Amino acid sequence: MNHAIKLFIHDSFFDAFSALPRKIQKKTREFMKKFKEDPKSSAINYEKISTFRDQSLRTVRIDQKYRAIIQAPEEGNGYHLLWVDNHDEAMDWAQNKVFEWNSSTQSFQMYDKPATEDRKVVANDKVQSSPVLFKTYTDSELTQIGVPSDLLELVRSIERVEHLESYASNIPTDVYEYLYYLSEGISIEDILEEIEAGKVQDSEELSPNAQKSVYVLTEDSDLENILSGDFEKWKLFLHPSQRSIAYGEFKGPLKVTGSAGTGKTVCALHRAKHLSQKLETFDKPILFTTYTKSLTQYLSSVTEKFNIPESEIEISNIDKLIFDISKNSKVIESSSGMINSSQELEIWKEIIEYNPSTFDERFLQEEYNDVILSNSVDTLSEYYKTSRIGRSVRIGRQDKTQIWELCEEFKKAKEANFTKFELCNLLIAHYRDKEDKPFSYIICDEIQDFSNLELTLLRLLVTEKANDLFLVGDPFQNIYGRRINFSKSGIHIRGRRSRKLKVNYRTTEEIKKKAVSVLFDEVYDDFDGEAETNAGYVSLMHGADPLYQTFSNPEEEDSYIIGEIQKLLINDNVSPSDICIAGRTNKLVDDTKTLLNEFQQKYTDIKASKRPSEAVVVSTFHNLKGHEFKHLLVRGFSKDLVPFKHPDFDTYSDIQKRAYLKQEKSLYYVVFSRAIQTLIITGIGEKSDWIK
Ligand SMILES: Nc1ncnc2c1ncn2[C@@H]1O[C@H](COP(=O)(O)OP(=O)(O)OP(=O)(O)O)[C@@H](O)[C@H]1O
Repeated sequence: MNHAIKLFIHDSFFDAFSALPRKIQKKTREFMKKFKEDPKSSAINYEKISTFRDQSLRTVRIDQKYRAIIQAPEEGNGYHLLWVDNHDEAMDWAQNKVFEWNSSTQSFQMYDKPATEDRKVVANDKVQSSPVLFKTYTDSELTQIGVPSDLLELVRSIERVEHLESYASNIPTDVYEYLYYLSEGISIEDILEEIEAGKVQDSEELSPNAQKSVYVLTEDSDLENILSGDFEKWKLFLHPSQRSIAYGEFKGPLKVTGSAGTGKTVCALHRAKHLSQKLETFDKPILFTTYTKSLTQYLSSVTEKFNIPESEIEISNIDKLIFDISKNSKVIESSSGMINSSQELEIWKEIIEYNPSTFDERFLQEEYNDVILSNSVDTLSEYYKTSRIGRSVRIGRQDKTQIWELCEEFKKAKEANFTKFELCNLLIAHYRDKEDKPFSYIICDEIQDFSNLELTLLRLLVTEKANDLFLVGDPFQNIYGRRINFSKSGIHIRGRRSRKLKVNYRTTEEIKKKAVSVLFDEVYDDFDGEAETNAGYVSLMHGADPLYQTFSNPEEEDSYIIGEIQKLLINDNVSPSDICIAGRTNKLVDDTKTLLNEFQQKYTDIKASKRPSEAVVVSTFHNLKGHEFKHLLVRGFSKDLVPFKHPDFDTYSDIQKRAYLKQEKSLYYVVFSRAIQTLIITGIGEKSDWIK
């Protein structure tokens, strides 16, 4: 291969490639092999098309019907593989495309150049109803954020965000992103700082800003693997903000927050790969821990394919981790067990049957966990002095004495078994002064679901050093009402060690807006006592508006749901496993299963270990967390069911009610943000005010 030549594959090419029929994919792979060996070979017939707006673009033949679009230089050495499609579609795609290098942002830009008439319409429109969105910025500032000179007039004419959105394909994606940030009130200085951080000094190197959409094909690139069936774009392309987080060096713990779908887990996986490359032969493994089991299952399935050796990483959800290390470190006997939350509740129930109390089992469980164990209280006199901030029911000294006695009963009743929080306390005591820690680095996803006690423990499981803790989460997805605080857990995040991801890679902007709209008036904590903001949270993909429809009776809703599923399956040729139907309660999920049975549509529960491709997935809202589906149907969204009220809701104090409703909002936000392309919301009766 000629070393002077550089071959670039763009993310647009991968999108086009994955939509091709298998037979054509095979032919494209064969073409790519030839291309990789020698792009100048006479066997590759570059055709210049006189009607293309960008005269640097060429078509090349994949077979009689299919063409790839390549930018092949007349001079110079960079070949860019941009698109592949049926002849006519490929020609249409390339017709108005502009593909160029932007030296202000050091990135490749691709956009459909708008027709002059379109721009005139907007410009005239502007005269009638100014002010415009970006009027305070000078041409020089707009140029610095990458606006190509021939788009300055268009950008200046944009009045509203909706206007900007309608030009999504006419503006390079990086510029669109920066303009969106400006429209959300993010300062131009902050944006320029971000752009600078993604640039490089050495012109031979590809900047992180460019790597967002470009992969450089080298002699070592494993084309077969890259273009194989299970190829996922996140393995090659990272947003510069993701790259700097995943591959950066940090003096201590790093906190990464980001709203739904911003690639937090993707960053954590790249981080794991990066850290695994730092490990020396006898180093302890990296721990990758999460709250839910389903996420660990996903991580285990991808880490090896992502070249992270199994021996270098331990992937475990926090419950399993706590139990395993309790046994391994001999903090408990190997015969002891760990009881889960529902088992705890059962024991509390039995205790108050024999020891009548003014407190119910749920209150006692929470008091024991959230006050006594979370503050590592060992004696009644300590308990008298312990602050109960955040607990909604006020209690006196006598109550505390009674609760303490009931806790003693609880400890006896659970015999040789332990609750998770009890084990946390034992492990914290064990590892506090121990120099020998079980892990080299810790990566933790879904941090919003962890308790302070679990965080305190994680801090003690790794030596304090550079890159020790990588903590990732979304404060808005706090569906269990946790009030975590890093500082109180001994985790100190300083200055630039708190990062935020803003670009949603999962859903369309339309779905993202619906998801965010549910959170409306709430304030969320950033894990360290400050308010978290989702300003600038943007999706660069666009699609159909989510549908919200209610019906006068269950039969009508059922037939609508079945109709929509059939449309997806038959008209749109969607694979059943890309469809999920979700409900807030188990009852609604069971009703859905009955409905699907009636229509002889195969289904599988989201918790099943395998999801056959011919089965539609059904799920409760809570179990949807961490998953994503191309098409999501959500049931039960009527005024009387949303917000969903727990059976004890009316007995809650005002504080408890507020906290509960905030959790419900987070839950609906999590649910809606699982949809990739289609979101259909249904209900029976009047529509809920919560869905705007
Ligand atoms: N750089 C990227 N390029 C392409 N796809 C990406 C990129 N980053 C993330 N994605 C895709 O976006 C989707 C969301 O990513 P991920 O699950 O990591 O987000 P998250 O922030 O952890 O989401 P959530 O908190 O909502 O569960 C996934 O399908 C992932 O493959």
